[in-house]
Amino acid sequence: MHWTLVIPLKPLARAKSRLSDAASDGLRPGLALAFAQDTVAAALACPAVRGVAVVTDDALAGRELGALGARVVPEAPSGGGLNAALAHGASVVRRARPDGAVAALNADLPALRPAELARVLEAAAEFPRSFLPDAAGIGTTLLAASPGRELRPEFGVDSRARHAASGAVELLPADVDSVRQDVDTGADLRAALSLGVGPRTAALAALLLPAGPRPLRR
Ligand SMILES: Nc1nc2c(ncn2[C@@H]2O[C@H](COP(=O)(O)OP(=O)(O)OP(=O)(O)O)[C@@H](O)[C@H]2O)c(=O)[nH]1
Ligand SMILES: C=C(OP(=O)(O)O)C(=O)O
Repeated sequence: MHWTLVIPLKPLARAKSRLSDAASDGLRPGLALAFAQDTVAAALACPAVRGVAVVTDDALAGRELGALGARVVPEAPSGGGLNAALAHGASVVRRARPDGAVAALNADLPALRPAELARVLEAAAEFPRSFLPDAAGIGTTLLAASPGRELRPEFGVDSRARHAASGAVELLPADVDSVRQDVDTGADLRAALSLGVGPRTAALAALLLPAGPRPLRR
């Protein structure tokens, strides 16, 4: 099964506020963009991924992620926040391909590895709706809807429990740490660096963290 991913990204100037313990106001927009670039590049390199749609109104992010090969979808005129943006992105994707499989993926997965994403999507293909919990075990990094199923995103605080309560099946395939490691705090960034991040995040992290850069993702 081939998937179209929907990746939400709020305006960079407001992104990653919880990273203030590790990065100043001036650096966070660039880091948020680097996370999104490494996430999108890895997603597009996954053989199970047919395409990536990024839902954003941020002009710079739209240009940069479009240059990587993502389709850029503006926010719905009515706004409505993260879940509205995901539902809107999924409906735009389904308009082009009504019978396609769709999955929402966080934009803050700088360690994402294509082969690990492929394992998650292979597991997701077995169920109508399914999700992958984040590394902290509280949130969600991926929510998948097989052909003919609505995405029904419920991201946000405690989204693992809310996605489970909505009837989505929790996926826990082995060896998919890079798909679960979202980065909200400085501790998350260090965990991602130890998994090995993509090149844009590695370059910026080298400026930020006194311990210096870890090896790039292989
Ligand atoms: N398109 C779109 N994406 C959003 C919106 N709100 C949040 N996101 C994205 O959804 C993901 C999770 O969002 P949050 O946890 O709220 O924000 P964050 O920037 O990751 O981190 P914090 O500022 O620390 O909360 C990130 O990729 C955000 O950029 C929205 O209204 N529209
Ligand atoms: C929105 C979510 O992610 P974050 O950890 O970025 O808040 C979530 O887990 O549902």
